[in-house]
Amino acid sequence: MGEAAISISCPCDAAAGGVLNVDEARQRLYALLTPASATESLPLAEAAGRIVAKPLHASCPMPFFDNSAMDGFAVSLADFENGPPHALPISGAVAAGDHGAPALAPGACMRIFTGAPIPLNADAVVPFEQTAEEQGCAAFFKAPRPGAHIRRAGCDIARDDVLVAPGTRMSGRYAGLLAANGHLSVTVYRQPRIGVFSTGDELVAGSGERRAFELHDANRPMLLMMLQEMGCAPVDLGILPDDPFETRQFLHRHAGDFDLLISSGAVSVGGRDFLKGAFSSAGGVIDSWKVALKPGKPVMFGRIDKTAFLGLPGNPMAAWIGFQLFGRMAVERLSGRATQPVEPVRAITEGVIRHRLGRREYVPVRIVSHTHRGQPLLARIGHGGSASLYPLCFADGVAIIEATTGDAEAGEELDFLPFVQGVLE
Ligand SMILES: Nc1nc2c(c(=O)[nH]1)N[C@H]1C(S)=C(S)[C@@H](COP(=O)(O)OP(=O)(O)OC[C@H]3O[C@@H](n4cnc5c(N)ncnc54)[C@H](O)[C@@H]3O)O[C@H]1N2
Ligand code: MOO
Repeated sequence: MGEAAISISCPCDAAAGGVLNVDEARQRLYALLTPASATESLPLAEAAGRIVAKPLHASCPMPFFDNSAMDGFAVSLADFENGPPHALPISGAVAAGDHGAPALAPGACMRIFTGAPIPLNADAVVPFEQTAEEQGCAAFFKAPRPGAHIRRAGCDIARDDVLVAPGTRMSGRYAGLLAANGHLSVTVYRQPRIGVFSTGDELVAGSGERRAFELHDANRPMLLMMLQEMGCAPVDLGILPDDPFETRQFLHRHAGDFDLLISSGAVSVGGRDFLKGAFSSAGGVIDSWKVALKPGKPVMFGRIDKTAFLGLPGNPMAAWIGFQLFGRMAVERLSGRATQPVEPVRAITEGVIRHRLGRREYVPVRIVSHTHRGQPLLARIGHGGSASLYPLCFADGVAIIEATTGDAEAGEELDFLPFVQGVLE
């Protein structure tokens, strides 16, 4: 096909003359995505971060058997009826892992260790600290309660209780629970196949030498890492030159290999922003490409065959925001994970944050202190540009200024999305 056959204009231009707001754009992207369905069974050790597809039930009640919660003496309450003082000869010992079925003789006690099976006829355990030992006998300071320090079989989990539900993201605590119940593997959704590429003649790959007016590719390493952080194994598809034909061929070649392709750059309106044209001529159907968002207005998404496509803007801060709002949701849907809207907290801006009506803006901010009511007091970092990741890297989070409001005045309340590192999971 000749050059003239590739249209630079986009078939959705007329329809999508309107700009979508962020929520509408998210809904449309969501509808484009086919939720995860293929599954695989994985050993627990290989399932970190994967999404459970089938529930797993307890095959046995837990604990498996009555056992001691303390190091001490197993006793029978019948031997405490005539006292105090209470003293009983020590007739033996039982430890965790002992295989015989121990039995407590009448009028005696047995040394017992944490996790050991409760001997037949014993109905309480007295911790060593509440006893004194002398000449083969244990003296007890007081009579125990019935069942004291005994973990009863089945008291935590009944047979068939759900241990992990579909949609659960596998993490250490679930691996521990499943392993404790004897499960060696778990059925999870297959990981979505995700390819990431950058576009632009001005980009040099990471190890390449940079010539005048060239840039290092920031977006690809950033997006690949964000996907890895979500438990994905994305494929690095490199950098595409600003060439519509190559782009079309590339899309032809790769569309069938992936569930989701994520690109950055070439989605704006200039003559070199050829992605929309190349995408259409490769058989792609564009759904939307303009969102009332700052940074990140040009965000293109659509489908090419069965592959969903997310074209993020080239400016790195805009690509970062675009991934947070659209990429994350797409990956969650394709991996079987419930979409988890991140809830903002209310905070106060210390100074004025200038904002023009029309686009919802995400502003890197740091927390300078807290108000007397405990709300974070925020200061903007940077000048609001979308080309630099520098402010973001020294921010404590991003503040949100809605499309329908103007400047945020000093002392005004606004939504704030804090970065949360090392969250419990
Ligand atoms: N006439 C208009 N021009 C622009 C508009 C507009 O509405 N009308 N929108 C602006 C906005 S907003 C954005 S955001 C950018 C988005 O542009 P593209 O997605 O087409 O991206 P490029 O033009 O390819 O690149 C923009 C900028 O980012 C640099 N870049 C690109 N890729 C990378 C990368 N992987 N790593 C680091 N830096 C990258 C590129 O060199 C450019 O400087 O368009 C505005 N223009
Ligand atoms: O979406 Mo662009 O960021 O605002 O530069």
